[in-house]
Amino acid sequence: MSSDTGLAITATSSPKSDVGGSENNDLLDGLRHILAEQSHLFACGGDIPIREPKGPDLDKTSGDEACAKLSLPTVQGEAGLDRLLQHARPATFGRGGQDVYDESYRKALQMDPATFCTTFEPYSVGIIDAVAQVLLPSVSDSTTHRAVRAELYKLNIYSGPSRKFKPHVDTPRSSSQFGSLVICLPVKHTGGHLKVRHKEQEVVFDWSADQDKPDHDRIRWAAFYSDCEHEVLEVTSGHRLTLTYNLYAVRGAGRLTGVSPTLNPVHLPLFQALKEVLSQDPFGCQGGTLGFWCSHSYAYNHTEETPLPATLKGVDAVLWESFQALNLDPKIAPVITMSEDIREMFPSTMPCEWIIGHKFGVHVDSHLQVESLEEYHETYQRWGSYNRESVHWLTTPKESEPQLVFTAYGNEATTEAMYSNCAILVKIPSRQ
Ligand SMILES: O=C(O)CCC(=O)C(=O)O
Ligand SMILES: [Fe+2]
Repeated sequence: MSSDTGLAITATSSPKSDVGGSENNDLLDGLRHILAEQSHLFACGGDIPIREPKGPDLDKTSGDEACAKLSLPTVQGEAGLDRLLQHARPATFGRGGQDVYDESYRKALQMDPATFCTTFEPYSVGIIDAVAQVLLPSVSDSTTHRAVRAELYKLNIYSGPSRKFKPHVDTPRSSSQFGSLVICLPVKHTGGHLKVRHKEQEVVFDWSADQDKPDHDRIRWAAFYSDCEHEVLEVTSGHRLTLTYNLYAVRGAGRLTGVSPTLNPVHLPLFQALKEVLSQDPFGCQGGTLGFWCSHSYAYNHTEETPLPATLKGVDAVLWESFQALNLDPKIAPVITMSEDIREMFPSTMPCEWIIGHKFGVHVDSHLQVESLEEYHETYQRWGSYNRESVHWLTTPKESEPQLVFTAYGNEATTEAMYSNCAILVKIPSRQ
């Protein structure tokens, strides 16, 4: 099966003419099996038209000669390509933990990214988004907020009449690498089909140009899981130029608070404001706890997700980053507010308004039978701790979530729930 446009996912059930009746369950069962196994989800690809006035450039940047530029698709004939070929080196591949050169296995030239640069990059044309959508592996606690990082690995040149790369799998460069991306540059060639296989399925990316397909002014691409066997068939004429990228699964937007590799909180306007206020010692040498009720809603009691603080967003994220940059130690926790009438009844056992949870997650106390208000005390203590110091709240609570579920006995038993709000708390040390 061959596919060089759109997203290519093969199906192998042999076609039958009548697929409408319920008796054709073999066909549907085949499809059900495919979907259950997900054995057909291993590759995708597509193409991008080259917009005017031209395609990407390749510049040779190293060596003692002046920089040489090759504009694609080639308008200057073969001269630019020949110059590129002169500076490429024979391509090796990994075998038994070593880089080896073996023309019977891989016959190609290659260049390292340090020796050339290109105006092509796969993000702005949407390739990385498409790959993330189709191939990014999901794990149970983070089906969202993951992103793909593509790292340019090599420029490969397979020239006719016999360059090729026999079946192999790509060596993962790290545990987060999940895939490989191949970009076929718009240089005319025949042959050189890329075949990718997985669990007896095969998809073929045919990027050759011939009389039936004269339009070759497109950039073609394929991405696949790195552990899929793949090969490049012999190029029979012309030059097949590909850029290869390693694809990594990384933390994406929405899961970066506290761990962003590039954000510098010092440049956040709120950081400056906090620093200014704290430098003026708002608690008069005493120290104290600052509290901030989160302004966005988070599914913080969801058992599968353990997202906070990484998924804090907006002002919540900015505050977290700023406290950390000020070398303070912010905590995030569910907080239950105890009503005044309960506190008034039991001032010694339940002294304060705020109970701060030890961890996220709904606490179901089916054994506890709360027959008197005092027994709340035990429930609270099991779940969190009283905040005996006063908290200087900077905001008012917004979204609350069920937190403690228990059985209460009055005239008849009822199931009740207490609600918590999510808060960021930070202790400001005393200056004494
Ligand atoms: O150029 C291609 O199509 C793929 C090359 C390849 O498989 C590799 O460099 O590992
Ligand atoms: Fe490969």
